[in-house]
Parts: sequence; structure tokens; C-alpha cells
Amino acid sequence: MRDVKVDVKRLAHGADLALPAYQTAEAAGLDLAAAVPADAPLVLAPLGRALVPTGLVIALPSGYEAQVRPRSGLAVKHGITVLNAPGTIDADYRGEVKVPLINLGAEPFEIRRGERIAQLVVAPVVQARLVEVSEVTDTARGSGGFGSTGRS
Ligand SMILES: O=c1ccn([C@H]2C[C@H](O)[C@@H](COP(=O)(O)OP(=O)(O)OP(=O)(O)O)O2)c(=O)[nH]1
Ligand SMILES: [Mg+2]
Repeated sequence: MRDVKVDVKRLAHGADLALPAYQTAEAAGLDLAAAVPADAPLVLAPLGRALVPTGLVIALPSGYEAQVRPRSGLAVKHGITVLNAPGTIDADYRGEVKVPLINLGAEPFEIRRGERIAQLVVAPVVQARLVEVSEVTDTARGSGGFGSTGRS
């Protein structure tokens, strides 16, 4: 397993929360915990959304991004997902990592302090060097898409 150093800082409102951790040896995502106040859990009503704090600031190395992805268990059991999935953390972002959650389930969902609400996947990035042309190369697919190869 390759790894890359990522600096992480815990903000005051997350200082007592454990750092994100990979839950298994080959896990791709670091689980992110909700840094909501212990005495004020966040309640997401059906179709309700919230920008959930993690209490974390990260500094990714140049050439990497971090993706904020849903946890499948919360999605399947409760309809909780990341509204902008996959969220993008840029390598030059130094603000708090936050998770825009939405409740697509039928019941209100309570998010307690320390609950693992999403996962962070660090990935390499390439930036495109755009070269404007008057004609693009032809291919067998051409402009076919959106189900052009059969049922979708
Ligand atoms: O789920 C997310 C998505 C983004 N961010 C932070 C890190 C990212 O670097 C920054 C900007 O995100 P994005 O580019 O997706 O948002 P934008 O609406 O384009 O804002 P900006 O104009 O600041 O780029 O917000 C998060 O904390 N969580
Ligand atoms: Mg942006």
C-alpha cells in the first residue's frame, strides 16, 4: 500500500475527537467524525441538509486531492448521503473540512458528536493543459452517449 504524508490539525471544537483512521488494513477511506456539540446533536429531517463540521484542517501535498464520500451503511440504513458527493478538498485548501449531508430517508436522523458520517479518500490529481483546436479527432463512438450502446 502506497502512502503519502498529510498534515492534519485538530481545531478547538474537535480537539477531543480521535484523528480519522483507516478501519481495516486495505481501507481506502479515512472515516470522518462529526464535530457537533455533545449537548446539541444535529437532527436532519427528511430532505434536511446540513454542513457538518469535522474539526479538522488538512494540508494535502501538491498533486493530491481528497474526496469526501458517503458511508454506504448510513446510506443503505438511513438514506444519509453526501449532497455533493464526491466532495473535493483541494490541495491548497486550509479551511475546516466540512461534510454537506442530506437525509434522503423517510425518518429524521440524529447525528451525535463523534459519529462517523463520511469518509475521506486521498487521490492523485492531474491538471489538464487545455489546447484549443478547431477540430477534435474522430472515434468509433463519435458523439453517441447517454445510452447509445444499449439499454441504460
Ligand atoms: O465536501 C466538501 C467540499 C469542499 N470542501 C472545501 C474544500 C474545497 O477545497 C473547498 C472548495 O470546494 P469546491 O471547489 O467544491 O466548492 P466551490 O463551490 O467551487 O467553492 P470555491 O469557490 O471556494 O472553490 O471547500 C469541503 O470542506 N467539503
Ligand atoms: Mg471550487
